[in-house]
Amino acid sequence: MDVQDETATRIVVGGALIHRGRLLAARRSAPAAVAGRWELPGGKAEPGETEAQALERELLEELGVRARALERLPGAWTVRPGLELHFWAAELLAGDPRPLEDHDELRWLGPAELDSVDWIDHDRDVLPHIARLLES
Ligand SMILES: Nc1nc2c([nH]c(=O)n2[C@H]2C[C@H](O)[C@@H](COP(=O)(O)OP(=O)(O)OP(=O)(O)O)O2)c(=O)[nH]1
Repeated sequence: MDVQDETATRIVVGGALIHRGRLLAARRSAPAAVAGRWELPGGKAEPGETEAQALERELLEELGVRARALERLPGAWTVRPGLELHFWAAELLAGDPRPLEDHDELRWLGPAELDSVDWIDHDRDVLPHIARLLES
């Protein structure tokens, strides 16, 4: 690996998985800094993966579902230096999400319930875009 690779910013992709007009929210079980707070499931893109591929892989690993990444949502957030968070809308293709890794509870939220869980701060910023997707 060359120096440029070692210093490159990694991307974390969070998926706004929407099904039948509701958004899937996931409560993190670790690490301690975010445990108990709610997020959009996903994870870090591996070298060579597109963001869409990374999200689809993470949703299969974490939730046991097949999903398709649809479009990137506006914005980018620095989780920590060298780690940047992007959000994508995604649709459920097959399976019933289960909290297999990293989460201890899942909840489908309707448009009027988006504010009902304790989101990680970055995730709260993207809720207005998700609200528009749920309305359309
Ligand atoms: N997956 C995800 N991570 C988020 C969100 N919001 C947010 O601040 N984060 C932070 C929490 C973590 O510090 C980091 C993502 O790490 P992760 O643990 O999900 O990534 P990963 O599954 O690939 O983890 P790893 O095992 O490779 O460490 O981004 C979000 O909506 N989804």
